[in-house]
Amino acid sequence: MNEDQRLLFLSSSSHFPPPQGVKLSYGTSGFRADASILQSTVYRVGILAALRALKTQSVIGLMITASHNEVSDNGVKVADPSGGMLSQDWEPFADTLANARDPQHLVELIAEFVKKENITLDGAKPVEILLARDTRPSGEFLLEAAKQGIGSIIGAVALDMGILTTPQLHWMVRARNGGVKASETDYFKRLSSSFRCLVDLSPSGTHANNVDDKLVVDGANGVGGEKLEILKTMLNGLAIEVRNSGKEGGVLNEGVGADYVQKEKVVPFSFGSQDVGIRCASLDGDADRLVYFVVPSTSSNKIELVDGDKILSLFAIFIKEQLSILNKEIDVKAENGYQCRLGIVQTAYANGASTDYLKQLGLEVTFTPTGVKYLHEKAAEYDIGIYFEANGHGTILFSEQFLCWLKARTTELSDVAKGSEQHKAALRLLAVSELINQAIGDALSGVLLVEAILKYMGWSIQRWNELYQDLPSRQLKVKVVDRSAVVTANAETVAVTPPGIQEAINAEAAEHPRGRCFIRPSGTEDVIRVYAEASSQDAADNLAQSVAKLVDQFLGFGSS
Ligand SMILES: CC(=O)N[C@H]1[C@@H](OP(=O)(O)O)O[C@H](CO)[C@@H](O)[C@@H]1O
Ligand SMILES: [Mg+2]
Repeated sequence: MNEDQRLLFLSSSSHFPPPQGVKLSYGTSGFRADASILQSTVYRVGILAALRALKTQSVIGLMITASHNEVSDNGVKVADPSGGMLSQDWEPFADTLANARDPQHLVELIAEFVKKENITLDGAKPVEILLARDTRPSGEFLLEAAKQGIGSIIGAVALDMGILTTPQLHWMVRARNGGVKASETDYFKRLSSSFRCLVDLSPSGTHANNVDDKLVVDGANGVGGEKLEILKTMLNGLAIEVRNSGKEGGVLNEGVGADYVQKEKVVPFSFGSQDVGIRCASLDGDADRLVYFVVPSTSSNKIELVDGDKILSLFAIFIKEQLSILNKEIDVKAENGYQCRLGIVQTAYANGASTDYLKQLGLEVTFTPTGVKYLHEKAAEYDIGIYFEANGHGTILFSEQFLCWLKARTTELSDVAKGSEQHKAALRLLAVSELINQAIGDALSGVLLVEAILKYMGWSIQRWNELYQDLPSRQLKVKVVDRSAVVTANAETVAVTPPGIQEAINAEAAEHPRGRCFIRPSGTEDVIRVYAEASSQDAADNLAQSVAKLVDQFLGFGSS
């Protein structure tokens, strides 16, 4: 590191002293905390993003958001060149950097790291970092801190993309690195044109007309509602009404949004008896999660939730059907055939009924620990990998090799069998690969794909919801002295430590019909999460309560 660079670091970082007595860690969603203590962290993540851009010689993203958390929180995360999450082997450095106690120490850490990673800090090859934030008021000053961090590295250029959803920023990073046009307008154009293409390829028979064109969306009073207002003007044949767009004075994520709807299973604010039977959807605060729901009756505020597992199932059925039309009468091993590996990835939170259903369809289902980075990585092993968390975060990944074959096959079919069912199936799969955000789960592209598939199937939301019946479940969280005392294995289904706890959980689960229960330390909050499932709601509630008690006995404040 040359002297100019060293001096620049020292002077710039002296404006961003770290908060006292707080240890931050780069969890499943980057750093998250009360916004008032995050300035120094965001400044340092600016440095991290710039170093990552120099290392990879690619465009990198930096997003300021705390998703579904309360409005006073904020957070920061980095998008890698592929548009995915920051490579896991850089996370320990992110932690060290965030917790460096003073400017001197910070410079030493950086000097050591750039040496180890062979990063040249001479500014010879300039790199770009795309910045964005959600609608949180604290985003403005935190974005400034990120710019200062980036500006402290010679040759790193910050490009402020303004207020965006998290998936929009990830999409832009991926597009820029793939040499594709990547403005917000390009994003909207891509989504609306591939949606139109899918709708045009729907069967025109009468059943398609049975589907109600109206969809009501809860925007969580965040950025997603705002963006959907723009997107909806570009769509034909779908009438979207956005509520809780943030313009009506409601508070971000307060009594609204996908996280609230999925966990509480009640209507979000501004929804109620006027919506009985209508197709409704809910986005989270940064629009990377999506769930659907129906208000079944005027007499209560309870909803019927159509969660991430059901969105996954809908996508899986559709893709499977298109693949089988495409491969009809051809030998997949023949020259123009392709043995497409379709894989489904879930976590332990997936409702057991969804896993049974998917397996019955003959699909390959695998499990990973919670956190998009794990699901995404696993799904990328397939030609078409579909992943979803029950909470509504998920997407579909297509391998380059498969897409290459699909494009060639589509051209071939348009020459010899234009307009045939096979040709249409190929075009539909191509349109899905364009519509779905392959960088990360995206509520806006997700909503359009759900809508296009429902139209294709001629299904109402009720028909879709009947694919299988969810097993009743309950989630609880327990505060403990040290959550790292719980270590899990087998995609978090087994607690290896503290010794004896898993046996006790098994004994409880065995006492409940269809009982299944697991515990794990949260990656985003200082708690142990308990998930229980059983054949009745009472049994699921009971099981969760008993296991929460066990957690408290083994690890709670009374146990030490
Ligand atoms: C049970 C649950 O919903 N967990 C969420 C939550 O993680 P925890 O590690 O459980 O705190 O936030 C993550 C980031 O948004 C998300 O990926 C995950 O699914
Ligand atoms: Mg989110």
